[in-house]
Amino acid sequence: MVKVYYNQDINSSLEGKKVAVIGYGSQGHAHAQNLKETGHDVVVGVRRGKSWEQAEQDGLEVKTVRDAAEEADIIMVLLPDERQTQVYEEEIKPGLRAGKSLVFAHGFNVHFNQIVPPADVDVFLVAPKGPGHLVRRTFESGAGVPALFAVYQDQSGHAAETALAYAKGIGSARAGVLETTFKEETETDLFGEQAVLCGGLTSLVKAGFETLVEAGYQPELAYFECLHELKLIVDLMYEDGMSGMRYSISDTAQWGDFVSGPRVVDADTKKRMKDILTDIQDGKFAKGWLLENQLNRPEFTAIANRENEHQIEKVGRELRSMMPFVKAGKEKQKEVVVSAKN
Ligand SMILES: NC(=O)C1=CN([C@@H]2O[C@H](COP(=O)(O)OP(=O)(O)OC[C@H]3O[C@@H](n4cnc5c(N)ncnc54)[C@H](OP(=O)(O)O)[C@@H]3O)[C@@H](O)[C@H]2O)C=CC1
Ligand SMILES: CC[C@](O)(C(C)=O)C(=O)O
Ligand SMILES: [Mg+2]
Ligand SMILES: [Mg+2]
Repeated sequence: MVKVYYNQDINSSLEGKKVAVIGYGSQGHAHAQNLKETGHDVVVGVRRGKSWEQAEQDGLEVKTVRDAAEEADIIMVLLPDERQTQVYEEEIKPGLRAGKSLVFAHGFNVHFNQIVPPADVDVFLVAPKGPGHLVRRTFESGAGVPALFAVYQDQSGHAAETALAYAKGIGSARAGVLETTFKEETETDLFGEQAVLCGGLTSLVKAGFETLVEAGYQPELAYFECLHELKLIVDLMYEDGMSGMRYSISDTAQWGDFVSGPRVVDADTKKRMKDILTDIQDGKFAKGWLLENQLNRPEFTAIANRENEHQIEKVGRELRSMMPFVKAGKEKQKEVVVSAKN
């Protein structure tokens, strides 16, 4: 079995090093706060505005991207992928002197040659396998989100140790950290989010919801059946795998799972998944996404607006407003602080 690193396997540290977390969004706020709470010297690099104010409110040292990159030894780039190249060229590169580490949470820009780092720095990635808000929330509850690390350039001879220490610092080594390459991380992450975790899932949920509503069933019921309950089912899979989930459901449901699941996701679906993977591997997806951004995102914006107005979203907003515990859960988890070693 592949080596999975846990806290007790990682002896390297970031002691004496300053970490600049560039960006304070989903991943940025989690990395910066987790690292600070595990005793690291952190500066957040952002532009003036909402993120700047939030990071200051959270008690972090905040500077411009250029100043943060200038003074840090380790520069973690947590800006949206499509914005990274410009900010890197204009504000990070000037401070990226020999011996520093340039770090990413996704290999997109390095793998697709949008950012070409100088030869005299370490370049690696630490990519949590989960949304940033959960990287923070699980950390606060004493747990963690697994992560991948990969070394692209090892100028110092210690890039892997630094990457592992960073992963430990954000709490990921509580859950498991494994080594990969920039190519493998980039391609599998894009595939996972498109085919399964985000694209596959939202399309599956919408198709189920629409099938019921078009057949005359109540939209509220269809929402509970196809979206709300999904979390409860996935929680069981998260805790105990597919068999653990199947243990908890009725045998009727399990038989339906066995005979009808493959009718929904069949060999044709898998064939289309392979096509999606090919578009990722040969760069077609990346090219399209970068072009969409150069054009100021016309299609992205149109689809996002349409999706937001889908009946499942409208019904969901209403139903969730009557379930304050669904949102409160986010806050509540913070109270369940179990002691865990960092
Ligand atoms: N989202 C996730 O959970 C995951 C993301 N990743 C990777 O992590 C990286 C960060 O993604 P994510 O956290 O989603 O990013 P976000 O979209 O959440 O990042 C937003 C942050 O970037 C700042 N920002 C945007 N443009 C600029 C700019 N021109 N100059 C300065 N700051 C800017 C924003 O500041 P402002 O408020 O001023 O706009 C904000 O602080 C990506 O590489 C992504 O692929 C990896 C794993 C999971
Ligand atoms: C699943 C989407 C993701 O890859 C993630 C949260 O891991 C992302 O890019 O946001
Ligand atoms: Mg991901
Ligand atoms: Mg991703």
